[in-house]
Amino acid sequence: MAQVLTLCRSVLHWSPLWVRSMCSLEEQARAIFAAAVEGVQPDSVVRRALQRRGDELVVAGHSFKLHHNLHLVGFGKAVLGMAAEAERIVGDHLVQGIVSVPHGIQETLQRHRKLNMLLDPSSKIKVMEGAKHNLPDTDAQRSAESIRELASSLTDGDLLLVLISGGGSALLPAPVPPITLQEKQEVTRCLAAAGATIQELNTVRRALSLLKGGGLSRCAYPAQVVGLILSDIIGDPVDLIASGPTVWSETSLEEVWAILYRYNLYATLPLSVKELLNQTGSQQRSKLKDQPQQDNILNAVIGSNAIALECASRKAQELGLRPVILSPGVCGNVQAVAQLYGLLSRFACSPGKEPPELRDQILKLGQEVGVESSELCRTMKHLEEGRQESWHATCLLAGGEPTVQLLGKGKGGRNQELALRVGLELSRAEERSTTVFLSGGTDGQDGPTEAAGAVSDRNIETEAQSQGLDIDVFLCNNDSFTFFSSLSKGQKLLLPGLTGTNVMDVHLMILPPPPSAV
Ligand SMILES: Nc1ncnc2c1ncn2[C@@H]1O[C@H](COP(=O)(O)OP(=O)(O)OP(=O)(O)O)[C@@H](O)[C@H]1O
Ligand SMILES: O=C(O)[C@H](O)CO
Repeated sequence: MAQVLTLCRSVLHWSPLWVRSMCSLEEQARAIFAAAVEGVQPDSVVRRALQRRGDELVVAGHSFKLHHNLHLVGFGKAVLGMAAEAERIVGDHLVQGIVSVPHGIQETLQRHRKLNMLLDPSSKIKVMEGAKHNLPDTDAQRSAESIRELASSLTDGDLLLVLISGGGSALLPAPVPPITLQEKQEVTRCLAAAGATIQELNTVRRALSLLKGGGLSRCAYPAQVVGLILSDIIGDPVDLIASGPTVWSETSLEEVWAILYRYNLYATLPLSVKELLNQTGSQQRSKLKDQPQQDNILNAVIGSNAIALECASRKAQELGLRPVILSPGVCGNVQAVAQLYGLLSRFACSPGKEPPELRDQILKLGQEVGVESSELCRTMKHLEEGRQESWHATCLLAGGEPTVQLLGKGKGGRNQELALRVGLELSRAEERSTTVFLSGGTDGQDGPTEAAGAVSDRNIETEAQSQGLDIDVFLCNNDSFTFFSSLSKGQKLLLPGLTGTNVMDVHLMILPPPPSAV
């Protein structure tokens, strides 16, 4: 496949349409997804963010003097690779480091031969694994305690590099005493089960933790803190990613109570939690008297869904497609998201003028799935221009994290379910478009399955029927992985393996021109 793509790349600059078609739209879609993931690999984002100028470290335009004063901590699913790269860049000034990473990750990375994401045997960074199944456990609590001790031992003149990525909340549990780990875990479990968003969940976590919500930088004060953040939340809110341990945030207790009441959790709250949250404002504030000055903290988002989409866009252009980025903030119900993509394909493929109600339908659905009207208007303008000019295929790019309402007992993930639903939209549309859709999780794992996502087009329904597969039955049972594994021997699955990064999901739709424009 790599060879095919290299060939495609070299001929695309001058090629007529028939040469372009040698590289199938599906192959192009897969290559563009791979480029999106490649652009946010932990080592490449750290390499882009940390510049060395002799004994100076430059981050986001700020310069820091290095004199064997550098300490490093990290927590999250992608920080092992981030730490390995950071040590390659500033290891000569590194005094010590601790990273809290998911249980079994070193073994998994070894197995996937991701050796650049592993630390050197002579590394000064201690790796602590914990949080089995993404749940805070006693191992993760021990890691959090070690990280807290390291940060608290720092003095003026020290520099603490904090590597942060998704999964960091579970890997840095430090409940405010007398709240126990089990009590805090129960509160978050109930919130998640009741359907709380990650924003709500982390707002509550911050209020119950010693290290979240800026607690870690408070411990490190007066040392300089530099947080490098790989974002896994829509909009890149630094105070919420991994619950913001380096971001000073004064969570209002009213806000926390409002969330707990919203999900009817008051009655089941442990007494210790109720007591902490009932403290008066002045008691809360006295805990914070050592809060560091903002000048001592620099936080930089070094990897995000938007960056992955930019990289995908460059790849699409290289392949001779016309890239259009819709939005990095797609959320909401996967059914509505699929309908939106179906309508956008219809819009792009209508020969001549589109039906008048189509634009309104698109704008209405956009509101439901976190896409702003301005983003949709801009996208439709591009698609419209494409329809008028004689254009090559457009690659529509978007990202985010839609949700699936789990009603069945099947095996699947939101990306595979989205791909299946979009395929169905395309199959059942009046226009006979050759649109190809791909949805994939940038971490390489979609729900509890071995796949990252899947690819689909309008042929999916007839292919399924001819192979005795009833799509509606699979969808009702949330069984998208079983469906794609059975369809054409699993050829439509996206199987990159564990990628070592995570900036949510990437959606891409390759829209060939309508027949009249070719
Ligand atoms: N059978 C299924 N069909 C569709 N979606 C499913 C199914 N089972 C689980 N999911 C969805 O998969 C998601 C969890 O998967 P995953 O572990 O990839 O989550 P994530 O949000 O990407 O986690 P992280 O951000 O920590 O990597 C949940 O949103 C859940 O609703
Ligand atoms: O760790 C967490 O809190 C989630 O991954 C969101 O950042």
